[in-house]
Amino acid sequence: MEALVSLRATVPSLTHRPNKLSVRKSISMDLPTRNSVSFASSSSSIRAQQIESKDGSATVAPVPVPEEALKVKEWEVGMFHNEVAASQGIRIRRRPPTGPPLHYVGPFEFRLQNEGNTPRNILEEIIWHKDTEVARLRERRPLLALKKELENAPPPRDFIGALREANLRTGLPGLIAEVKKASPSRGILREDFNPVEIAQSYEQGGAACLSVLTDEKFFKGSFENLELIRNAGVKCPLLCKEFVVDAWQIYNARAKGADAILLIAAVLPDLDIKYMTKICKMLGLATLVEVHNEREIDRVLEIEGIELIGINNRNLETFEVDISITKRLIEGERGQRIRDKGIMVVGESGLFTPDDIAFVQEAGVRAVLVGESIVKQSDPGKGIAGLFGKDISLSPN
Ligand SMILES: O=P(O)(O)OC[C@@H](O)[C@@H](O)c1c[nH]c2ccccc12
Repeated sequence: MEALVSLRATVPSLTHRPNKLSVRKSISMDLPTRNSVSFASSSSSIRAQQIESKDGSATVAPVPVPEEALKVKEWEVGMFHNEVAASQGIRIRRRPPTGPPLHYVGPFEFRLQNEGNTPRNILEEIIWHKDTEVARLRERRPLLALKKELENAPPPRDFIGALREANLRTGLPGLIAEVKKASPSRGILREDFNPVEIAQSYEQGGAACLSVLTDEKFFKGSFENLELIRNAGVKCPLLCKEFVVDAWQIYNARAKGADAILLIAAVLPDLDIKYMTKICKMLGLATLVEVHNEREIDRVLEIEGIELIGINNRNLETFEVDISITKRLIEGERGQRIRDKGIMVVGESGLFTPDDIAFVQEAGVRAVLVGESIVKQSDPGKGIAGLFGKDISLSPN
């Protein structure tokens, strides 16, 4: 598996997605078998092929690979992605394993539900949709054009600094208040949804930062909302709440005025998190790396340069919410490691009452991410005082 990781490191598939059509074409030209491994190098391309000798022993012989097969190699790296991810305990597959069916064989009732292209859970469905959505958007606005747009983007603001300051000022966890219209688990949260009014109300109510959902299909959010809020003069730094599967989305978020972005460890293998965190640093964006279990947080703690970890109390595969997950993941030795590294922890989801806030604060978080309980209030800013059990605005009356 080491070899797979280093192979992936040499092929930036995050920025060079295989074009599905060219892949199909090239597959018919030269389809490597699953027991052959391709290596990319700048000067030559060699495939190690298993050859059975007469006595049955297998030897590995290098054979040159024709030009067209390079496209297949990208496709193979796509396959490796799932394998590398699986080795890190990630169950979410980046795209349907066999692609959309080209034709159907036999009557519908004989097609098996999970043979191939049915997502196993809602998170996987979101990711598969996001993958094709981003591919389409990238075609319309290639990375090069997007990089140009960055020059006109409003300057990034200090997301983590704002949380720290609020925590010091109030003695309570710094609040990231979420501008959230709907979710797959809770349906529509608020009918009369004016993103700018909600954002301004949150700011007045004492939120340190805001989280703006930008996914349209599943959360009824948009990048337009993010831009509107940024351009309305809201001073709270903004987290772009997206399902990031491609570095292109990070550039896009920055171009639209985001100050931070979410990376989900249940979706992204270590190498992607490392690579994307570097890009974020380069662009001045903070990263909130989200975890939900011990394995994910341990993976993230091994990655250099992580400053902000979010513990999602909601399992994105089943929607189950349990706020004791925050406590479980940061107690004992792990908590010590987090403190030693100076990482700030954000408690996310399912927080409704002052007792909930006190519970996660006691566990060790210095920030919280809250949507439902405050966005549903007729005055979301006042909802913050209800959530914390006291007025935390800058000018309490
Ligand atoms: O509305 P809640 O339960 O307060 O949760 C807010 C936030 O934590 C949740 O929206 C969230 C956390 N991680 C996510 C990842 C994607 C989409 C949404 C989320």
